[in-house]
Amino acid sequence: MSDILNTIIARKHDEVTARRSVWSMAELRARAAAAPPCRGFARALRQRVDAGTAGVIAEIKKASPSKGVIRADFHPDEIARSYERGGATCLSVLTDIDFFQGSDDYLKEARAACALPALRKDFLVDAWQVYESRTLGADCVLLIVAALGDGQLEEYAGLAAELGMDVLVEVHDEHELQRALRVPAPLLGINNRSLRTFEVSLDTTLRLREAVPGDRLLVTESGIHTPDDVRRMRGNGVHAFLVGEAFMRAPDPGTELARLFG
Ligand SMILES: O=P(O)(O)OC[C@@H](O)[C@@H](O)c1c[nH]c2ccccc12
Repeated sequence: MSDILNTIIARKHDEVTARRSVWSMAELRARAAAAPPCRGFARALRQRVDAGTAGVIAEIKKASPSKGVIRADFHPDEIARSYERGGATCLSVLTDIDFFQGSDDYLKEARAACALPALRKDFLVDAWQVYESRTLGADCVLLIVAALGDGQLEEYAGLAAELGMDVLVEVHDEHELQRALRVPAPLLGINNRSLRTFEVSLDTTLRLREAVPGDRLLVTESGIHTPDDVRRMRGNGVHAFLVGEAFMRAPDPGTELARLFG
């Protein structure tokens, strides 16, 4: 298999192996316990939804495998403050180095610059990374169903909960959705971008949403660019949005957020 997700996961295993040798599990646990308290990621989204407005998870992403460098002038702290001013509910910060030019420091800087809860956007393939995410201050971690077995999904979701974090469980198709629904977590993400072909279609969300139970908070991910996209998703019962590129290409990301969702 040669698609991008498999390439990333193979590389991620090597990265984690290297990182694990730096701290023992005991040290990592102690650092996780000493991290700043969680800010309530799912709670913030739920409040927006209950108030009748869209939740917006605003992404801080310098580059991606499909688009190359998206934002050259990249200052995570400034972007985070701009997002907060623009009305974001939460942040999503890419920490993957090799494929997204992200950094653990970007997550720390962005979160420290504002009061918003933050998602660590990375590829979790090892329980070690769940603890590590909390040491970085993450309030939520991403679980990509396509990258994980059922046992891993359950284990990482349980660990995240123990540490006080939420999980965003991400799916691309019907089969993954059925697997995701076995995880008792409130946040369900439907990614409109295939991690295998990079193709983006908002129809993915519209096709799968019927099968999402009413008690889940439905997050549409990727490919949202216009107020029309937002209206179309809202009209179909979508609760929240994960948006990166459209904001990252704008001179002031938060102003663009307010324009799309205002
Ligand atoms: O930049 P976009 O098209 O607005 O997409 C944001 C986000 O959905 C995308 O970055 C993403 C969704 N799931 C992921 C998993 C890994 C890396 C990146 C992603």
